[in-house]
Amino acid sequence: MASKVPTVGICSSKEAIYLSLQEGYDFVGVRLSTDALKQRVESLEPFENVQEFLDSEIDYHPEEHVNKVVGLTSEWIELDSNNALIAQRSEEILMKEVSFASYCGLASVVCNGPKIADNIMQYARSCSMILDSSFNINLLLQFPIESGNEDLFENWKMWNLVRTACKYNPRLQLALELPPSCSPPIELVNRWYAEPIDMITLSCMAFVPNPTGYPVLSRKLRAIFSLYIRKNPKVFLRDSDFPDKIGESPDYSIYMKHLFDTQPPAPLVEEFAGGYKDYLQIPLQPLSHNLENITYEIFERDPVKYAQYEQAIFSALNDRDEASVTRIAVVGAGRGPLVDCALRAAISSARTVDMIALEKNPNAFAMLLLRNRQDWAGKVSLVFGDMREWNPDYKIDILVSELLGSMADNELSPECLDGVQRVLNPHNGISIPSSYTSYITPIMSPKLWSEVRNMNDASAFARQYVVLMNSVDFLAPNDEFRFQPLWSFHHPNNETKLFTKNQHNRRSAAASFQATNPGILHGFAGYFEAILYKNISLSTLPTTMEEKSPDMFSWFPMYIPIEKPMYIPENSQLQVHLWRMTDGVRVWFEWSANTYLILRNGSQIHLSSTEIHNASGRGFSCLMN
Ligand SMILES: C[S@@+](CC[C@H](N)C(=O)[O-])C[C@H]1O[C@@H](n2cnc3c(N)ncnc32)[C@H](O)[C@@H]1O
Repeated sequence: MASKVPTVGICSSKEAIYLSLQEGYDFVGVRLSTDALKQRVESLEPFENVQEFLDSEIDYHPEEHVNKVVGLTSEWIELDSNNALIAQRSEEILMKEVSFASYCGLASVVCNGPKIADNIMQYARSCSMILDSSFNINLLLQFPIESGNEDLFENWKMWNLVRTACKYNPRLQLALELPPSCSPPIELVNRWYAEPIDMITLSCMAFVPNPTGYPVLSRKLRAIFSLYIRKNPKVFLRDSDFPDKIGESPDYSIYMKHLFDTQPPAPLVEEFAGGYKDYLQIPLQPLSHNLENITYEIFERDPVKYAQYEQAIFSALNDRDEASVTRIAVVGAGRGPLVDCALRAAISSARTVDMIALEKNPNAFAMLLLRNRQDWAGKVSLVFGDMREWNPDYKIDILVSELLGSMADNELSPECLDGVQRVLNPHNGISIPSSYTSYITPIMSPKLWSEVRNMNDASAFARQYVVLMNSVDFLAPNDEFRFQPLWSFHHPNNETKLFTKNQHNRRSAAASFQATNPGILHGFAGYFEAILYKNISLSTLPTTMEEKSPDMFSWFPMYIPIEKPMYIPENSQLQVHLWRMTDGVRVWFEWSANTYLILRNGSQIHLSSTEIHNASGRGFSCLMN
């Protein structure tokens, strides 16, 4: 992987800005006001206002490096003080400092986090007011990763209250502080990962000399960094006036950049699609829409999916009589990659095949015509049209298709394959895939939820979204059944008579999850597993993808949002209901969630419920034609 370019900054006086940048830091944190301001504020009478800053109170003025400066607001500010006058003065000073920083053209300011949990709403109200009174500037609240008391999640809970009170304002971000001796459990590290971490702050005291005297971070801090680096935060080194114990002029910036550069490679999917992290896409509808060339081209970049299909076709051919001629039809052939797989499998299994490719997209069909002439020596029989209306005067032995969506059946593979299965040889005809199952898990993701909310579209919470998830935390990480199956489809569908109006393809499922830690439910992540043939599978499920189809990136997970985020206390149960509905013309999904508190004696108290999302498919549905 091309390593990310790290952004490392250091705390600096205004006089040393140039020098710090010369030394290789990408940005500097500079105090906005001097101690003289504190002294004057302390000497004011209760009824007096602070008024404008005096010359001696201002520590920074706009200069040429303004785009590399982060403003540090006064450390003595206590928005959540028990003393009403101190809290009021703090708010007044913070407002003025943010306003001044904004005037200077700074992109962000860092502000102390809250200290007193009981006064958190007072703190939150001040933040809300400051955000309302400014336009462009980001307010970075500094929170230590751990609270240092029994409730490990206390700091996160405070942050969550502030963020919620400020209506998930995108300009409210985190400066996550990693104290030198911190040792947070992985659940807490993952929890913060889902939050908008713009900056990681670290004291220079956190560095220790290695055997050759260079400043390095402890193993624990390095491990936390390795995870957070994937969020591309700024790294800010505070307290730079205390580094003496580790050498003459320790170069933290070189070390931090070395740390970034020596990270293990990111998963293959990020190499191909890193730019799509947390980017919501509305699922394709390949049945009712015709896909573009570029979409096919992107599908075809995933070598793993096609290798699995080729292996499955190879195994299926191997299981057939050597002397027989096998009729293979790729239905929904697109630009032909599965035809290539089948032809290669025929050669490697030394079987004779009669190859057919069917496609209903006239534009992709034009490509099949070209490929048949150029690559397949005219040996593939091409059929144009909808597979459900195909009436060949012969039977097919192996029906190959790839009509799967992020939750398997959501692009209407069952409806298409039901309609074409009558062309299968009734004795030993098979479908590749032979079955698929969708899975679900509850997630917290302020980022994904805000993206949906910010669409400002009445149907936004009625849709599901395909997304390469990054800023996400699983809410049931300790639950043995944290990914639960919803439903499956099998092909050919021998069990049921195919009912009118597609009713045999309705499904419903309920799943319960145990959440041991507190959190916020923002919705669900959906995945799938498909069995192509015997033990050859595709999986997007985090627990099995490594074993079944490692590095496959054709499908991103599905985000199923809920409109109103729900608070989940520790030791609660989350329940989701999902329905796959159809009226014979459309297919759509509906969903709802409930939460319960589990008491020590095992009884449950109902906490809250959502409405039914996408009721009657009024917000979003897939057309069957
Ligand atoms: C997800 S793409 C897969 C294309 C190709 N097989 C691949 O793996 O790259 C699904 C293809 O099926 C086609 N398709 C969907 N429904 C169909 C139907 N009912 N009849 C024929 N083709 C269909 C679409 O036009 C699209 O080309």
